[in-house]
Amino acid sequence: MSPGLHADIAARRGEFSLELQFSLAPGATAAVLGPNGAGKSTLVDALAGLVPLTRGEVVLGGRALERPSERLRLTPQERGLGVMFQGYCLFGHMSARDNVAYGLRARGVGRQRARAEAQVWLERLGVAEVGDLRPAALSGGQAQRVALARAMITRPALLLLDEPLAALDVSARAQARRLLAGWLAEAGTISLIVSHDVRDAVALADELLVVEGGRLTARGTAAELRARPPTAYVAAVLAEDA
Ligand SMILES: Nc1ncnc2c1ncn2[C@@H]1O[C@H](COP(=O)(O)OP(=O)(O)OP(=O)(O)O)[C@@H](O)[C@H]1O
Repeated sequence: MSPGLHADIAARRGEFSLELQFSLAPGATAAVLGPNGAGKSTLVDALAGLVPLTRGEVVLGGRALERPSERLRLTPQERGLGVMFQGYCLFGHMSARDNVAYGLRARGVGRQRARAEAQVWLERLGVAEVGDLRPAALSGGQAQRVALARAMITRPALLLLDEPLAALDVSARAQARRLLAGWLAEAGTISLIVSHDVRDAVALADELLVVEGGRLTARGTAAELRARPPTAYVAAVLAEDA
């Protein structure tokens, strides 16, 4: 088994079925691109352990996270992934610093050490001054950085980012895109970034995974897919970025 991520996923959500397979090498950054309702968030939820697999397996760094044939299913906490959900899902009753410290606290790190480490991450992401604020008092850009710090602080083997830039306005977005690309390169972890914005996907990821109707319809670099688009959606969406 390769040391990266191996995902063979079959999952259902109501009438919707997701069925796809892919592997990512250590350090790879891939973007999941697809139209509304294609199953991108369901894929993130399945990897994170929030939607059960009906068949298949998820193996990360040689460790099986889920394998229904063996009734193996680690809880979201046991998987130890870094997840940034759509809309960030920060804890409203905690300060930004305690939100970031949460992953360390959940792993048994003492309060003072976890808070000090969280402050280092807030500084690293350029929002040192917001540590005492509650999420409701943060701007969109600040909340994005706090959510990212929260996902990255445990140095997870897999980082799942669901629409990490969607809540930002146009002017903040271009800068945040550049910064995020730099942070992901520095982190060196496997990153899977969900986006329906092709510019974000191309800027942040080495490779695109295209999901349509719950199936993987294309995989490759933007240049490869543009040269030979396998579906009408791929042709149309990559034309936007040309
Ligand atoms: N809780 C749920 N119960 C039943 N069906 C659901 C549920 N959540 C999502 N779905 C359905 O699953 C399908 C995939 O949804 P999903 O949110 O994964 O798509 P997406 O690609 O992330 O879309 P978007 O770009 O709009 O966020 C959709 O048809 C949706 O209606």
